[in-house]
Amino acid sequence: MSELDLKLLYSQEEIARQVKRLGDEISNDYPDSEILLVGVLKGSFLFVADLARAIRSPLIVDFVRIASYGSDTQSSGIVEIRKDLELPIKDRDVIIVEDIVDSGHTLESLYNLLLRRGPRSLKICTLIDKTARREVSIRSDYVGFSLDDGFIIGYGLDYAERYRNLPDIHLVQGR
Ligand SMILES: O=P(O)(O)OC[C@H]1O[C@H](OP(=O)(O)OP(=O)(O)O)[C@H](O)[C@@H]1O
Ligand code: HPA
Ligand SMILES: [Mg+2]
Repeated sequence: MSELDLKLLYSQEEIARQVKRLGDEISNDYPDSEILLVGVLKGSFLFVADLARAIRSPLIVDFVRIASYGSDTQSSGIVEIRKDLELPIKDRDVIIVEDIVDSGHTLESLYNLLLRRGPRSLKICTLIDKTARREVSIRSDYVGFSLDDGFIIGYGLDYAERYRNLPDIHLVQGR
């Protein structure tokens, strides 16, 4: 399947359970208002697809793409917008949807940028909160899994653009 040495970390069944729990929490927190889910490309594409179907509140979806510069497995702290949202977010209830928070630079930059556009509320939902290499303090409102450290792939997460299609999430050994 791949030349990397992999160890199964979260199975597709465990992922589905956490996505359902997150969908229930979000549905309870927004019983009536229309949510704007903002998926952060590319890594969140599968998570957004599953999370959107687990939320019972009315919602619309948009995507943003952030480029960060650094080595292939580590964020540099320099981020810029590659593809902006197409929908206005002023006075909307916005939830940023990320696959993983690592150093925190991507989310911190995006959070501050979206906040300046005047949403009614702005929250963060991340599938994986990876804590050991955090460089800025950014708190997610909804978290699927907490992980200390380790480079992971699958379910949207890539290593040099590959392996996003693996249904389970795996730890890459020896990294
Ligand atoms: O907390 P940070 O250290 O900023 O890292 C987290 C970000 O890095 C990854 O994106 P990446 O830049 O690899 O783009 P991708 O989603 O297209 O893989 C991941 O999907 C997060 O967006
Ligand atoms: O562990 C990871 N895997 C894939 N992409 C990432 N971006 C930050 N951390 C990771
Ligand atoms: Mg990536």
